[in-house]
Amino acid sequence: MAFLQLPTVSPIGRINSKLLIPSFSSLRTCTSTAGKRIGERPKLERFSRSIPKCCLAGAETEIDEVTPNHVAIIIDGHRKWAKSRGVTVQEGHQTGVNNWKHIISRASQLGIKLLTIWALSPQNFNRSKMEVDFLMRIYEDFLRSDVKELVTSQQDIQFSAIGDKSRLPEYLQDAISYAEGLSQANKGMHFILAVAYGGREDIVEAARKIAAKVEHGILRPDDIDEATFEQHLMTNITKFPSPDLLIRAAGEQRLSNFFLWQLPFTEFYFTPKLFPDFGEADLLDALASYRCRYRGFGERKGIHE
Ligand SMILES: CC(C)=CCC/C(C)=C/CC/C(C)=C/COP(=O)(O)OP(=O)(O)O
Repeated sequence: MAFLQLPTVSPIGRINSKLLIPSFSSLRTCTSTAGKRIGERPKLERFSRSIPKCCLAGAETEIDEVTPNHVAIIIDGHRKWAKSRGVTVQEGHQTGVNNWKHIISRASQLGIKLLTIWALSPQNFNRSKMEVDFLMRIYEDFLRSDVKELVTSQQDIQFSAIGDKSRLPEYLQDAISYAEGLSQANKGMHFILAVAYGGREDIVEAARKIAAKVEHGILRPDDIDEATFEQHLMTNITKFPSPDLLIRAAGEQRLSNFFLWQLPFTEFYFTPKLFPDFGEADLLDALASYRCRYRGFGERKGIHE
């Protein structure tokens, strides 16, 4: 297999005289057995259980350079999980939510800067009221216990929620404000809960806000460009609005009205794992897969920029 040899500079000034990446023609299969890991790299070790061999070949780079800034997760498969175990759907949802804390904490330890979990779409309000109400209650519990613990821990995690909060019951809105307030001064990884969030709704709302500014003479139509539009989306609360990596659980390979503007160059990772079974090891698998991707951004700029 051929390799491209590129001079690299570590953004944090550590190792890296050279970074060897598989040449474009070899990227599809990731099956090369060429090369070995060089030296002791404890950070790389954490990923070694599932890194395709081509990614290990000659990879003289710190893991930080290939850690996505923003990871987004579409949780799915709670019903299937419950059915396969002969337990209630509620138990499926609860088991899924119980996993969030561990995933968030691990993501923070791994150097991810922003983690978004999509917990409810506007369309989901058309599901059974009993199930929706149950979700609202367990999300409230999650915010008042797990998120409280995360944002007051040494990990210093920031918390925000995005979505149409007016559609949420007051007790959940209060719990969101409570958790956001607690984390206000934090500087660690940002955890965003997307709840009652829809991609199309986000875009429509942004267009409405921009139209209002035009109406009031604050903006001229000619001033509207991609940056202006992005500033009016709900993801404007972060400097990493576009996920580098999107994970969807439970085998479905669609967006279901999640981030629509934000994903043009995002890497997708679909896993058959049902979300209640999704844990830290699955997050590592997704990151290992990401590490192997060639990100061209339509310009073939390079990897993982
Ligand atoms: C009862 C109830 C409110 C369940 C919510 C399920 C849940 C936890 C959704 C969170 C993430 C989400 C919107 C996934 C998309 O699947 P989708 O099932 O919304 O979309 P799809 O039909 O395209 O798979």
